[in-house]
Amino acid sequence: MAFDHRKYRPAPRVPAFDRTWPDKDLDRAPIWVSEDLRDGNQALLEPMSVEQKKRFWHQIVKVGIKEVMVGFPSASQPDYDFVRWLIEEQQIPEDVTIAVLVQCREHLIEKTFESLVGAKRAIVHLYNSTSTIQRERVFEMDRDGITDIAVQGATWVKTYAERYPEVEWCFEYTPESFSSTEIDFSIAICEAVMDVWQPTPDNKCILNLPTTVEVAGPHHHADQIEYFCQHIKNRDSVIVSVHTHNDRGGAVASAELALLAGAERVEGTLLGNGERTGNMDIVTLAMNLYSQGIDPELDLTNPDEIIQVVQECTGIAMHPRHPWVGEMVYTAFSGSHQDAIRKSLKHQKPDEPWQVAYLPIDPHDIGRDYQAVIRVNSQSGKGGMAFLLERDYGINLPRWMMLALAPYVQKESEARASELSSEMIRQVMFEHFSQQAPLALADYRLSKGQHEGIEVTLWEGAETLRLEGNGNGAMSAFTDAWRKHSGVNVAIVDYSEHSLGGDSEANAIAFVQLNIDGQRICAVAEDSDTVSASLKALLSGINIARCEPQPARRAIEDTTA
Ligand SMILES: CC(=O)SCCNC(=O)CCNC(=O)[C@H](O)C(C)(C)COP(=O)(O)OP(=O)(O)OC[C@H]1O[C@@H](n2cnc3c(N)ncnc32)[C@H](O)[C@@H]1OP(=O)(O)O
Ligand SMILES: CC(C)C(=O)C(=O)O
Repeated sequence: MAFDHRKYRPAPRVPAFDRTWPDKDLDRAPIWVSEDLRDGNQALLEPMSVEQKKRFWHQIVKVGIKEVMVGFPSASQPDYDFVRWLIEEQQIPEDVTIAVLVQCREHLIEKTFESLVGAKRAIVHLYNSTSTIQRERVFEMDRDGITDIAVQGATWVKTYAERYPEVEWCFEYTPESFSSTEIDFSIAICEAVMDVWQPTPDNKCILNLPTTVEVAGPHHHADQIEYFCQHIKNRDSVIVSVHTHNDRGGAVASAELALLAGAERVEGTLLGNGERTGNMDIVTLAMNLYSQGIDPELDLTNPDEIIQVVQECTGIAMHPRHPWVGEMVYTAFSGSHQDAIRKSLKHQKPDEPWQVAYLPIDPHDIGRDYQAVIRVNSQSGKGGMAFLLERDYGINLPRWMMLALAPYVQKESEARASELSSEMIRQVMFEHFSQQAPLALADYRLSKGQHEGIEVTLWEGAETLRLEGNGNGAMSAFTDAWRKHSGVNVAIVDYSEHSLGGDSEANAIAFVQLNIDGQRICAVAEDSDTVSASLKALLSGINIARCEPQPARRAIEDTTA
């Protein structure tokens, strides 16, 4: 069989040690580093043009990322030109530091430094591969040979940096493929590089520990990072950085646990573009922190702008369920979720901590609104449709009306095999619960006495009916008038009416639940005032009761057929 797990071996584990990360909690944002213009760019079918890089750069700066890997200037002309544009056109804000990547090869290092002439500050990021596979199969060298490459590269970096003393240099070293490297060798090779660079607490170097390929779980990465932090010499002269990839879908989790384990700096990309399954998504990790009450120190108030720039520059569309910012992540279709959201939102007060079921953050925080929160399809229940009617039309359905309407909404959605808008839901309600024929209200007059009296004029086809009745309100007076006229007793089981807006011009809506000859009937009507709406709702109920078969029942049979 081709599908054979025996082909694979687990990744190297760290030796037993006293790990502390499982007992820790995050309480601050890391140093964020954008890799969009390098790792993200090198993973594209068509790498970005200089113009696209410029656009992306502005977005990265706008979000507030303070360290930005801008490219591999010794590898390609557009990358070189872009770095020159940043420096010559003075595009780098005072508090932002650019970084560039280079291999341990002299001609590439020389060109890299040339590209940075005139910069105020820059990070030169040097790397070579260290894992067993890379050593044995790619470089065909032992540990010493691989260490020599790193030491030689570090020496060239130091030497070339000395030629440009006007630039404030920071050095970064990556034992590339760290995730698949034996931990003692990772530490040894990093210490060999430190011996060359001689970092101090005031002039630290960055040691970047990537899951170049994510080969194990995030807990394993956390162990690697904490073991490294506990054993690397001169820890206070080093900034420990991580750079996680998403091969197992755990890039964000790995970075998050690595922060617990002692890392201080995280390299990633906005929305996670990068080699293979991508780099760690900075937006997701930042929002993870935010939702735990930690300031991510990034401006994520307008993710739609980030999404637009990323899509335009990379040509890669975002999944609608992308964590935190996907188009559908604040939308609930399923009935019980909608019900819980609607109820929680009703309880939520503006000045208290956010406590809304199924919504881990307030969508308003990132420029989303509740428009999209609840959508109705065949998986939805009464809560969702009630939410939409209230939100879009100001209609407050009484609970019994919700129960009566919900099956029709569901049938309609099943019949259409699609989502229903609030307009459609309103239509379904009026279609099944409002019937203004054959009896229609022409006019009425109320008079006050010991009891309320009503004189009402109705049309029944071409015929005009004039009725009179008394009761303790307009509705009971009307049912009295109807009983006197038809001999049919209409009992009002429940009713509810309200205005549909704040001003005096607003229409009113009325719901009635009637018992007519033992039949329970719900009806609705809208009119210019509450009395007319209530009388029309009553007439609707009487019309529905007189219909054979009732339209509501007929509609169910139709859609089922
Ligand atoms: C995990 C990562 O993302 S690492 C970054 C990877 N990014 C990129 O590679 C994008 C930009 N790179 C490039 O455009 C090219 O690789 C260049 C221009 C830098 C170099 O191109 P080339 O000189 O043709 O070499 P190529 O990339 O094929 O590298 C292979 C050679 O470099 C050596 N090499 C590879 N990486 C390194 C390194 N980090 N340090 C020293 N030598 C290295 C290899 O051993 C090989 O040597 P050989 O020719 O003696 O067999
Ligand atoms: C060069 C390093 C940081 C890298 O991109 C990786 O290991 O994935």
